[in-house]
Amino acid sequence: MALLEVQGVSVSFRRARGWFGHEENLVIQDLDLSVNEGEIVAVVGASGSGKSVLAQAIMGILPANAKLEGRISYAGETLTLERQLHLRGDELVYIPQSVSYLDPLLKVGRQVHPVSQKTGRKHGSTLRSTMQKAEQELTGRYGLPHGTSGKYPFELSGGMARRVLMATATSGAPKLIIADEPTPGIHPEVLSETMKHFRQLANEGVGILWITHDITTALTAADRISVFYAGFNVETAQVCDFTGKGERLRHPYTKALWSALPQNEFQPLSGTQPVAGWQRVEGCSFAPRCIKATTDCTNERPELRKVRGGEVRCIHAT
Ligand SMILES: Nc1ncnc2c1ncn2[C@@H]1O[C@H](COP(=O)(O)OP(=O)(O)OP(=O)(O)O)[C@@H](O)[C@H]1O
Ligand code: NI
Repeated sequence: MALLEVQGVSVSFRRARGWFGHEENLVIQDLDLSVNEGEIVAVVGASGSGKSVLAQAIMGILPANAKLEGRISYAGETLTLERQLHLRGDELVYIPQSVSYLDPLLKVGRQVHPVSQKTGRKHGSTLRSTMQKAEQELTGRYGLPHGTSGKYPFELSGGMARRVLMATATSGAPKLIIADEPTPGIHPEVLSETMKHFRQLANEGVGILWITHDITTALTAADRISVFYAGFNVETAQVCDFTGKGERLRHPYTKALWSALPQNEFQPLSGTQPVAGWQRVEGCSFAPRCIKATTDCTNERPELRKVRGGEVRCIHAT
């Protein structure tokens, strides 16, 4: 049984159109994904492919105009809104994409050890010892200057605020971490330290879903990679599949991402990803840019299939 299981999940946003009408914008479609205990699963994909919406769906923090279909389960039980609320901040933690999630009116040291949802108390005892622990964590593991715990968020740079968010998420005893772009703007040395820390947490049994633009870094720390394209996950591959000319990869988009990396052929992919949900795509959403596309690709939507120990949404994949 996987720690986190996302099955057939779709998310749409409703927005007003004209005087009385409204329209539904489907931004994630029929998504299947799992994270096991002790596993780091990276989610990669272009901007707007639905990565953050998935994170919000798992955390139970989608905006009110969003509609969620399908099933998300944690430790074998469906994640209802009530359960999400109960687990959030304890076993289930979130590193948001935006640093604006930090409370602007609270010194960062008080945010590093979050208040437990269950007991209403800080992990640990007095405020003073909490601040001391936070200071140690921030200056030690996250390489921030002394005195950071006593600062307010507006006194920090973007990269520093990100490190504080990371410390906030990993300071308790999380079992599942949903990290949405936790690393941009972070100094390379701190980055490699952060990755080591994630790996260490995973080795202790924590499951991590790690959303990122940076495939190269993801490949150094993740176990599996799930690739998003226009609201679909087109492939989930093992990290070891990313090798050579990408012959072990299953989907043409994943192969294109791999070839576009500077250390490979640096071969850019022409065209742009369709904006999720606006045009209703009948067949495969990648077909207009795909070198392998045939008429079958534009007629029917490919199902997610198991191929060579991974999963792929392409009728031509073998
Ligand atoms: N609150 C919202 N209301 C309406 N549409 C939204 C909302 N939040 C996200 N979307 C739409 O959902 C789609 C997916 O957005 P999402 O933020 O998940 O992308 P992403 O993959 O995280 O991109 P990035 O890499 O830039 O963070 C986009 O088309 C976006 O405009
Ligand atoms: Ni995002």
